[in-house]
Amino acid sequence: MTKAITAQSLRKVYPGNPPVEALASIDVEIHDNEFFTLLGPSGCGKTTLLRLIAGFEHPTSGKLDMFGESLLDAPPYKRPINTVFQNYALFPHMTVSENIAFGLQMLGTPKASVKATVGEMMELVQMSHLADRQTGQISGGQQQRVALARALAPRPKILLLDEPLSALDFKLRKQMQLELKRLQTETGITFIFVTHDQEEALTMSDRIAVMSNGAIRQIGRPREIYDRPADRFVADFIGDTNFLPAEVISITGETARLRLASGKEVDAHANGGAQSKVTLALRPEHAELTHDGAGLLAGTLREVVYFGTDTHFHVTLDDGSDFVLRRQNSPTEDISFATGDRVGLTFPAGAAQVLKD
Ligand SMILES: Nc1ncnc2c1ncn2[C@@H]1O[C@H](COP(=O)(O)OP(=O)(O)OP(=O)(O)O)[C@@H](O)[C@H]1O
Repeated sequence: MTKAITAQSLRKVYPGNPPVEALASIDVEIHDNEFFTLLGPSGCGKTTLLRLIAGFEHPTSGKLDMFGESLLDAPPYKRPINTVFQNYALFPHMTVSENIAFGLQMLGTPKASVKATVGEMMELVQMSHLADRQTGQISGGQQQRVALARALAPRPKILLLDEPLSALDFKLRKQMQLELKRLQTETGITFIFVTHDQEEALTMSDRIAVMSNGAIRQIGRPREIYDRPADRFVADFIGDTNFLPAEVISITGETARLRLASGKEVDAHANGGAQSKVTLALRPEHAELTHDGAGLLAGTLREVVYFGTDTHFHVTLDDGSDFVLRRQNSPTEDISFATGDRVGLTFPAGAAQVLKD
């Protein structure tokens, strides 16, 4: 697989008193033609990594290559990389087509070629009908499309997108998520997308890098990140998770035999663990509720919350800890549990995952 971007021991310290270590030591490979997402909470270093790739900032140390060649001596304008910013940065008094043409004209592209590409780009983002409208007079979603078209027009090898959907309302954001994925597939350009929204990352990405405190905690496909979170931070940041203390009895290959707080035994994904006391991560939708405390763990049903699509059951386990279980609703099946009931929990072998820390 061709590597679009390779970062090795990439570090960035912003000078100041005290200095800020925005990136500690990043190692990552981003493949050509990949929708790659940097996901993490505010301040974890996502934008800094993007700015290093774009060339707006210089690393303190480390290596940064694009298609096998060092990027470090190339000024931003010489990198075949474009950026779509959160605020779009369009020229409000120029029309849609003028905005899209702007970058191409700056590059000295011949007039006929500019016209053809602008037409093609407007079609790609479905904005042809508003070609002559000033961008100050179109909606936020439409501005987003123009910003994308403008960034894609010079056919960059890599497109950087810094929280480009955050200004849009919920419905439009959902729609644009699908559009972005379509645009990436249709153009074949490598997209590096920054977000702190885990759902956005899970729906659009080929792979995700989960970041915290200037470090990458895990890189994987959305399903791997969700089903097999490497550590507590990832399990907590992505989706909802129950954390259960457990004791390791034995490990065979990828499977750990564990004893739960109740004394009952269960198999879980070992995640390379070797300690004797571990924490298990279990998703709320992977557990089942039983009556009368039967199953692996027992407790009392504290709250039942109906959400339309599913119902959340809040259980206080016998060791005093909280557990949340989610069950999809069905029009033909009633909820046969009530607050105060003595309940139990079961989950299949392999549903839970041992966490690294
Ligand atoms: N120019 C700068 N000078 C000093 N510190 C900076 C500068 N830019 C960012 N930082 C700091 O570096 C760290 C990483 O910032 P960065 O903007 O990369 O995070 P982020 O994950 O993109 O956050 P957000 O989601 O809030 O945009 C933060 O602690 C931030 O305060």
